Amino acid sequence: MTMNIETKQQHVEATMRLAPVIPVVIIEDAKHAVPMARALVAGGIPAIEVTLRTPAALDAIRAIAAEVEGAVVGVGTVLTASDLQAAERAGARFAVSPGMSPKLLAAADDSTLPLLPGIATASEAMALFERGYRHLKFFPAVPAGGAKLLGAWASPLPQIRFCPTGGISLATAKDFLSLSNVLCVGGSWLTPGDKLNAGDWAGIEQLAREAAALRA
Ligand SMILES: O=C(O)C(=O)C[C@H](O)[C@H](O)COP(=O)(O)O
Repeated sequence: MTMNIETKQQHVEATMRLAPVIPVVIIEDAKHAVPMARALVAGGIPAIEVTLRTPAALDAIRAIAAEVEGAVVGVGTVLTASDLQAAERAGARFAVSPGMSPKLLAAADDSTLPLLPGIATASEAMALFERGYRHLKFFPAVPAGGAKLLGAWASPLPQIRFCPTGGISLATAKDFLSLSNVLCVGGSWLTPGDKLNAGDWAGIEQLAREAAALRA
């Protein structure tokens, strides 16, 4: 069953509005997934992007989708049509890609999984706007031009809302969140590898709490 782009974009918008930050997670051990997601949800961060950068990622998505009440689990680092299909079968509720390609966009058209595609130029944003996308990831946010570049798009591209990701920290998130065309930011700082490996779920909950408080 397919779903039209407007409906899928509404889902993306709702997900982006759940909290000021979407944590970008690299998970090495699927056993960490459930306690990590519970800590994030307890700290006020429900939407979680599990990147397909490790073999454990799909098992992690399956576990969070099945066991963590209040979590909205998504898939990140989606590069191909088969990534999208595998993540949808695993129970992902949204998908994020670092960029866009014709094949991936065609697969997204055929999928019910809402896609938040990445862009780094106004031309890419316009190409996706033509296809009905109104919510985009700005990647890699800091190296590509940061809040200054994104702010410069607010006037000529007023219909588009962004989730900047890449190089953002707790300290710099506010520079982006204060822009009129930003709904949330993405970042890996909430789930550092040392805390995951140590099982420091209280520490992750604290990082989530600080991130959730960014929207005053
Ligand atoms: O996996 C993806 O789909 C990506 O596009 C890359 C991530 O968004 C960045 O790796 C964020 O990581 P930090 O810069 O450490 O916050």
